[in-house]
Amino acid sequence: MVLAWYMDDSTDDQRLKHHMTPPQYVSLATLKENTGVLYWKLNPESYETDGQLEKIKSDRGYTYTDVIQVSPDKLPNYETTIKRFFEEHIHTDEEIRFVLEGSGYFDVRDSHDKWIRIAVDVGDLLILPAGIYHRFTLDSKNYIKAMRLFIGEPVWTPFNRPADDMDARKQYIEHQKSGF
Ligand SMILES: CSCCC(=O)/C(O)=C/O
Ligand SMILES: [Fe+2]
Repeated sequence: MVLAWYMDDSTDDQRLKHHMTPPQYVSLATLKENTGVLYWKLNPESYETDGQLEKIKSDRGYTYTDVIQVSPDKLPNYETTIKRFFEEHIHTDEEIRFVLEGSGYFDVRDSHDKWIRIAVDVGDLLILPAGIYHRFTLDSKNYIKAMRLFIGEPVWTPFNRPADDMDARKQYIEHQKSGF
């Protein structure tokens, strides 16, 4: 099962766990209620044929898929790109990632602007809502392969914080206030 927890304030290596002392875990239900993040666990052996991924795609209108590999030797412009992933940003659309191999951390801001770290592993499908402040880092294993999904032609543009005046951010805050 995916694990999520509040992060400490340490500036140590971003690939470390950064637990609070003692650790303060966040349940999937709280994650959804507080941030709107959605999560599914799919079977990595059978997702191509068991219909689970197809159902999520058709329910949510995802028409585009591709695969990204993030590691020092697989990703072009690795140093620049990994730095960009870890800058706090929003997108104007959902960020949908299904982990095929490896692992990593998605960090999202909660309603009090605190970082929650979400540890993703093989079979995890995560949806970050449009307008949520977030960032991504590899963990100490330094490798992830993930499917990216999108409705229509993909737009990956990150808008770094501050992006509070953007419609996507304002709409996200409205959803958070009225309840996800
Ligand atoms: C595991 S996919 C790499 C991270 C990414 O695509 C992204 O947009 C982070 O915000
Ligand atoms: Fe992103």
